[in-house]
Amino acid sequence: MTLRVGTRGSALALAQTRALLADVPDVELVTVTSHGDRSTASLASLGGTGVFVTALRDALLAGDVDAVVHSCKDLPTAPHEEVELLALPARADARDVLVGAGGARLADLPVGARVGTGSPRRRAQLLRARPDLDVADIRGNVDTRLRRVQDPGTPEERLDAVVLAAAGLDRLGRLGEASELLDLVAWPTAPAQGALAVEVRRDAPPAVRDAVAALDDPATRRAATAERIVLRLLEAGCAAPLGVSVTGGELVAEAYALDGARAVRATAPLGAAGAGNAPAADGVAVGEADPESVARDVVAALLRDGAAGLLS
Ligand SMILES: NCc1[nH]cc(CCC(=O)O)c1CC(=O)O
Repeated sequence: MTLRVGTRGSALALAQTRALLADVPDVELVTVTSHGDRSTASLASLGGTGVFVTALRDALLAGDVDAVVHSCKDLPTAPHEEVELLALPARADARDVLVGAGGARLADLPVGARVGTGSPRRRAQLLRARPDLDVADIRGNVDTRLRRVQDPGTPEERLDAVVLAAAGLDRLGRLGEASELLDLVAWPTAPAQGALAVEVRRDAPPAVRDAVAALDDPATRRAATAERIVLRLLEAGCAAPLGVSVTGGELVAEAYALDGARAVRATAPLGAAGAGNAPAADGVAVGEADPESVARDVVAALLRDGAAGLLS
């Protein structure tokens, strides 16, 4: 059997899907065009979650492909009636990075420096660290965003820095151009950032299920699941000013005012023994907290401290 795997056609999507499937013997890559790839509108104006996801799922449900690969952070948290998230492969670096002109780090940027990001979370985090910054709403592929710092066409296009996902830069072989890796404890990122998600039809045949299930990484599944449940319980979308990351065995979540003036933060241990242990019969090792109950604890603490007012 040849496994037909659908992927978006961007350089990043192709690079990460090729890397994922490098060791899978009989596989064919199928490029699927999505509305999100073609649009130059701001991501925030494209209608929330799922803009990159629908075209891939359509190809899956039409039977054009056997499986599809998404960036997990682009995937809506609500389950799909006909589609199953069967594999969360080993995660890449979940951090954000700053790419500053001349290698500048965040603290080195001149007062009032212009920094580009299309993400409300990154905007809020930038302004929280540096209220003086001029944050520009930008969009486009990694190449386009880096060019605005490194080789802008006109002075108006010039940015002093951009913030990007480390995983994306790394998959394109450009992580060396980052001037600062932003620590997840102080700068939690989008739920499931750096992870891929492989979906199949719920009625997929056993041969397809077996091939795709082999790509799953249990540790990534635990962490990404906890992060995504926080997002789901807060009923927030991918555009919410919310950072959620597992780092050092802890689930860290922080909700921000859009202007960075306020933030609410909560943490809970995920990897260590503690409250919320699940029985070993669930396939969760004794001493490891259940991702869902840890996510619930974190969300309860966030809401108690007023996070809902920041995310609405
Ligand atoms: N928002 C778009 C997006 N979706 C996935 C990635 C790449 C990295 C990843 O897998 O998290 C990016 C680019 C970015 O945020 O810089």
